[in-house]
Amino acid sequence: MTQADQTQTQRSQPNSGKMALHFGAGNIGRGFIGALLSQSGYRVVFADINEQVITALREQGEYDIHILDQNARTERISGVSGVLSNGPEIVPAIAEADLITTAVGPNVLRIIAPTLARGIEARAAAGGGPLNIVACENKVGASSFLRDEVLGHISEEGRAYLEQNVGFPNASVDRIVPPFEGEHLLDVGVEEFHEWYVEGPGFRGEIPQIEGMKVTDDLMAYVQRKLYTLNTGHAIAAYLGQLRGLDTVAAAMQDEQTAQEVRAAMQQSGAALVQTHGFGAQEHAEYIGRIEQRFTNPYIHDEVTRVGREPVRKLGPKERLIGPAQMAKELGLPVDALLRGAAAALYFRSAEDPQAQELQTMLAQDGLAATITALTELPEGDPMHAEIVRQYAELSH
Ligand SMILES: NC(=O)C1=CN([C@@H]2O[C@H](COP(=O)(O)OP(=O)(O)OC[C@H]3O[C@@H](n4cnc5c(N)ncnc54)[C@H](O)[C@@H]3O)[C@@H](O)[C@H]2O)C=CC1
Ligand SMILES: O=P(O)(O)OC[C@H]1O[C@](O)(CO)[C@@H](O)[C@@H]1O
Repeated sequence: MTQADQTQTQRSQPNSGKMALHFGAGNIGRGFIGALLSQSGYRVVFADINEQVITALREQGEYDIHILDQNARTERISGVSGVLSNGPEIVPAIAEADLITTAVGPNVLRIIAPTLARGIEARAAAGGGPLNIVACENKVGASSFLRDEVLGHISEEGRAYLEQNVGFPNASVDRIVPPFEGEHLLDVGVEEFHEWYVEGPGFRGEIPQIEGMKVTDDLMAYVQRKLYTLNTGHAIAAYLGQLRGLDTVAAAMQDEQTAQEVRAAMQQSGAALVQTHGFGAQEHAEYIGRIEQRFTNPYIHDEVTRVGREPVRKLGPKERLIGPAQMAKELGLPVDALLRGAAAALYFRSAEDPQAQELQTMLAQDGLAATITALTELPEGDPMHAEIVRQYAELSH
């Protein structure tokens, strides 16, 4: 047995014989969560609406992850298969699964909730054991949100079973995985860095042992640290970059003015995060520094249209632009660099993104002030609202 075989065998011990069902065989599904589950010994079944991807998963049973970093290499993920999330196999798969995870996008959680309700009812009828469902999305409290949605579609028996047996621990996921043009359809390209935190008290039954999954009692601190730093800086790089005619995040960060503005925003959210959650100031400065390096990774081609996608969602009150600004404002800290990001977001254009069209339609029909209020929930007259208006005008030159 080679050393690599031994490592694989050791890795496989904790979960061999178990099945993990992962909704969303996209970038994060194949490139991060599904991969860690497989490397930790689970048989991974992906559930997706994309028939081509599901057929390929069933036929090939494996795919390659290309690590796009200085230490470039390829990892093979094996023992995987797929089911259509709207097909007849999905309910039995939910009933049988030892663990369920999702990476479908925050707006799709609502769509998969009725299916999960049917599966949980089937599991209840079969007398199945405890189950955990972890939503791995860029959304604070995504698993709790999914739980509420499932409860809206479930029978009384199913509800009683769910309350007793089904955990929905919240999570924070961090790995940059843009679309990748590989030799094969299932190939995926990822950065080396990855971080996955899951809320310990949210689990039912035994907490699964998954390599690369960290369990914490204070998830909010890690969710906000990630969303209000990485995603804040990333979104602002995308929005300011696009305004300056730059196509990728790495190109945006090559522009000194943009890089400085992105850094200033992450420092403003950082000051608020340090005070709110007690992170060490030095540790947080290093965290920001690592993120800047990740944004400039020359091996990753990440389009500003992907990173800036769904601007209506990203301008929401608890999201990556307004969320940290509110947090900083409540602590009496400066917010202008964060609000510059919100102002830049209002200019976002993308032919493939319905929310980009929706945003421009709102601006044209309702005007700037009303659009800002509708998206951010900041009333006219709030100083932060006025600051976004001011910076929007400034960015037009
Ligand atoms: N790509 C990234 O770098 C990161 C993404 N995230 C989050 O992960 C989530 C997924 O993002 P990506 O993987 O980038 O998106 P993606 O678009 O690559 O993957 C989403 C997958 O969900 C599938 N899907 C859509 N509707 C479905 C349904 N009804 N049932 C089952 N599957 C369905 C799509 O066909 C697609 O394969 C999002 O919440 C995103 O914010 C978080 C961290 C990093
Ligand atoms: O996936 P969302 O929420 O649309 O935002 C894109 C962001 O998510 C990531 O894909 C990963 O956290 C980042 O690359 C980017 O900041």
